[in-house]
Amino acid sequence: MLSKINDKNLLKEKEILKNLFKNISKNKSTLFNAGAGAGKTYSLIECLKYVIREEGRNLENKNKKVICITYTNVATNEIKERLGNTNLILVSTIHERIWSLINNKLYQSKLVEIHFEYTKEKIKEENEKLKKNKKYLLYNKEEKSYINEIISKTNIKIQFLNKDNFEEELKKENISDEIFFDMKVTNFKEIYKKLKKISKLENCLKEIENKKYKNIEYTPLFNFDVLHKMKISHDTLLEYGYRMIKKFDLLKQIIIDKYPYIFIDEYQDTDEKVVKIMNLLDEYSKKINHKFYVGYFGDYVQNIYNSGVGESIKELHTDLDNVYKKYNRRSAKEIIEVANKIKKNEFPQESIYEDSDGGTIEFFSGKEEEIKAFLEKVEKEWNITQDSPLHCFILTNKLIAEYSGFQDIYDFFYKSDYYKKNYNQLTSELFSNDMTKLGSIPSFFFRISKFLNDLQNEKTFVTDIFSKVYRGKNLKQLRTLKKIMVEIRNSKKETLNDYLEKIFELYNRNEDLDYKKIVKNVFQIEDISLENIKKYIIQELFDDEYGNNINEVENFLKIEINQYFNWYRYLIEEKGEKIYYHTYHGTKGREFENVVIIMENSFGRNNKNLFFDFFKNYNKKIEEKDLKKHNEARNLLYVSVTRAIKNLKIFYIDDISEFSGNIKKVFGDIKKFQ
Ligand SMILES: Nc1ncnc2c1ncn2[C@@H]1O[C@H](COP(=O)(O)OP(=O)(O)OP(=O)(O)O)[C@@H](O)[C@H]1O
Repeated sequence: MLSKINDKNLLKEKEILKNLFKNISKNKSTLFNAGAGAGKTYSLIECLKYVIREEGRNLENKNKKVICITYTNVATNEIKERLGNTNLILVSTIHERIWSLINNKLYQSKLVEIHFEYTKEKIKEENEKLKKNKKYLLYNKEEKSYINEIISKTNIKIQFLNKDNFEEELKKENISDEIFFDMKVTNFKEIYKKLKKISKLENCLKEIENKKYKNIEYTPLFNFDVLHKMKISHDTLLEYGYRMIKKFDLLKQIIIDKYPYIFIDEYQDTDEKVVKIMNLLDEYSKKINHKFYVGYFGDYVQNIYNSGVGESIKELHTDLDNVYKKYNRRSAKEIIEVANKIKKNEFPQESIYEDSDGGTIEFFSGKEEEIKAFLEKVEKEWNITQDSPLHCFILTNKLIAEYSGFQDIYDFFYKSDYYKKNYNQLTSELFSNDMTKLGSIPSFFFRISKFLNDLQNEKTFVTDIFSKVYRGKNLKQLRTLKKIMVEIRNSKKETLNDYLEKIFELYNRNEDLDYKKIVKNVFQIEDISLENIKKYIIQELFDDEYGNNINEVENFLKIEINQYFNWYRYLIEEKGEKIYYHTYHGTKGREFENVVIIMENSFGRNNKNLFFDFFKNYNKKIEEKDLKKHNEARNLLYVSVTRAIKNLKIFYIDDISEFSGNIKKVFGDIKKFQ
């Protein structure tokens, strides 16, 4: 199966590649759209090789580079592996690249100008919000200005405020006025937070004017800006990048001159600001008659993140040449047929192979409590081994955590205020195999779990923990360090909390600088102590009072250590398992021989009936207002089904009676699991 390519198809495939090459040589920016498994990543690498072949020497002589933007680690690694060592191609994520484009000596002061404008806009926005705040409206004009003034001068730690210590804490700050005592503590906190924010932002503007603040810092590990401290995170970085490039023609010129070729993989999930930036560069290059090329590679049906441009790319970057490929190089015919039915004949795919049949696809209807038994049966039927593992896709994070053995860790994050509000972020921030996408507290615990996991393992222990401090050290120093590490390892604690106590006990007892350096590197917080870790968690994950949430945080730290190890192994996808569990989103860009997809009506609490509605309306014309949700279900379904090379089973764990006719149309017979 999948070994004999049809000659005619091969010729046509070569033709498509030639078209892509032709556009590169003519500097004609291109949109290469093709279905799953068509070989887009493969073609992108061929295009990069083409540039190296045809233009490499020339570019090198003039110290120019090619930019290649990828979305996942999988693609980055594949590109680096297949291209080998070359300094000519800069492979990175879009954020890294945009930052390097705008963060140079020449433009730091301009970046601060942009920050100044943006911060002013934020202050205006915050003031507007405050004007509409019901609690704030309770006060008259004089009272408001008084509140404003007092609050901007105080520095109360509001997370520790509650109704019992309210008056006392205010008095400590020299606030002895009735207005404040009359306020409910929760109202006070809300207004305080908002006013404090505005006051900090205003202060930041002053410091910029006084030339005290001169630099913007990009903090990729955090998901939020700290504008008043001149720190920006992902989204704002793209916004600043767009504003800078729009405003300064010289910057456009420098970029197109230094980087005449830009390739973007998985364009569909790229932020629209990025496409707008590329469009600005492309238009400008035409205006000044300068050679420049952007190539977008992707598939709008695989747009699975709301932040991605998807189909609207054509409106954002108008003058693109479209190249399309209909062949599939990945999957058996049976899988391709189902995938075509899911995307419904919008450019249906066909296999490039003559011997493409021999795959299996089956649909089962069952119940959640039967998942385990179902997987056991599939394991036997497909002769699953560590070398030929089963990949099981699951929609709910809860089930993934349960099957992978870290349910209590998941539960804690799920119930935290931050993830209650930002539920959609939980999937990438707690489950992502790409560590750069982890949230701030998850990545904090990832580092601790990695440290303890490495410590258990002789091999990684030496390479990962020791190698950083090995160089230039004498044996005596190393022996002391090793003794401390072995003491932690041999203490064999049951919970993370116990390990933390041990680590800190040694930290405070020992003068060993290397050990301190390692611990600081793992924890990366000021004043390392158990108490400060708790405060850090509360500050990042909970809105309210310290006292209210301390129990949850303490219980979280007391979860048995094995759950932390299980979570860590899940994230790094440690080899040697027979079954791997993935979120649907996490499978993007990948391919597996054996796939089971556990499917159900809803996707988390924000996407009720996502698949129920999709299948129920599968054959109907979708109304404009429902199109976004319908396409979201379609795209997610399409991405997951098309990961399978040969064997695929769907296990649907909700009642399908209302749409079983449509299921049959897509997947064929419905089998009952028993
Ligand atoms: N010209 C080619 N010669 C040999 N193998 C190829 C070629 N093109 C693609 N392949 C192989 O086909 C498979 C699918 O290719 P690739 O992963 O590039 O597809 P894709 O279009 O990026 O898929 P997706 O959109 O699903 O991520 C891979 O195993 C790849 O190595």
